[in-house]
Amino acid sequence: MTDALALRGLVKRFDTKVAVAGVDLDVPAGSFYGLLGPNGAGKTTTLSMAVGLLRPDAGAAWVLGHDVWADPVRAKALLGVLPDGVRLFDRLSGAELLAYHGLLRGMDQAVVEQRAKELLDVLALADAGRTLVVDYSAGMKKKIGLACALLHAPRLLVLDEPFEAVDPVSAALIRDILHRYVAGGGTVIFSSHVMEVVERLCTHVAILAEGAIKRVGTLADVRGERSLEDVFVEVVGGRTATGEELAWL
Ligand SMILES: Nc1ncnc2c1ncn2[C@@H]1O[C@H](COP(=O)(O)OP(=O)(O)OP(=O)(O)O)[C@@H](O)[C@H]1O
Repeated sequence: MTDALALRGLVKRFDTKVAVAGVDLDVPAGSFYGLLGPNGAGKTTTLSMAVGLLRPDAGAAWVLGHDVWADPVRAKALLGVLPDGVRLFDRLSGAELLAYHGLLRGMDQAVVEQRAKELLDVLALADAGRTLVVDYSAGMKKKIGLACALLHAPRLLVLDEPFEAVDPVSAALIRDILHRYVAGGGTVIFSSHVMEVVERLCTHVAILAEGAIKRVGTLADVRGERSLEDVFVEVVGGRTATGEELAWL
């Protein structure tokens, strides 16, 4: 079966800094995939290249068999993306932003209106009414970004830190939505540095550090008999503080 996402030899340099140093990854269709890594590991850079937002220096990415850079229209029709930092047209209300996304996707207006209403209700954003997205809280911005990613019912969701800045109630809502999406045949890959979320949700996990994949496989394979946190700390390198520092504090 064609993988939902396949990455081969992705490389990205920023001046002399190698942010991503040759990443290969296969995300099976129907999987819930966690991309773990410490700050600066290259998660955002990898996902941005995977979805056609950042051109790689080398390598390629396929969404359900469609080359993201050679056939972007086909690939992007199958893809929903929550990018890093969620750069939105934020002088719009949530409903207007969704309507705009629907138009960009060439969707039927009545379908967009009906889905937008459901998404705003389910994500507890309906109460925000006419509030402009620029005035949303950080967590609300994440949720409206997720709604935009879901609107066209993509086959693959690529989410950069979907749980960051989100309160526990909203996080539970998002988990439920993503669970239902995967149960219905969708595939999710998301980045995170929160082990608990990944352990709870994911069927598969990849640990990225210094721009390279250090561990990859099913959650059970990567974790073995240990906690994911233990594996992560071992792979990424443990704490370096001796306890002598900050004595003045
Ligand atoms: N536009 C850019 N210009 C220069 N350096 C960059 C740029 N984007 C990323 N980098 C560098 O590339 C490396 C990887 O960054 P990236 O944002 O992909 O990491 P990350 O794993 O998503 O980190 P975090 O968890 O902190 O969001 C970092 O060292 C970062 O400073």
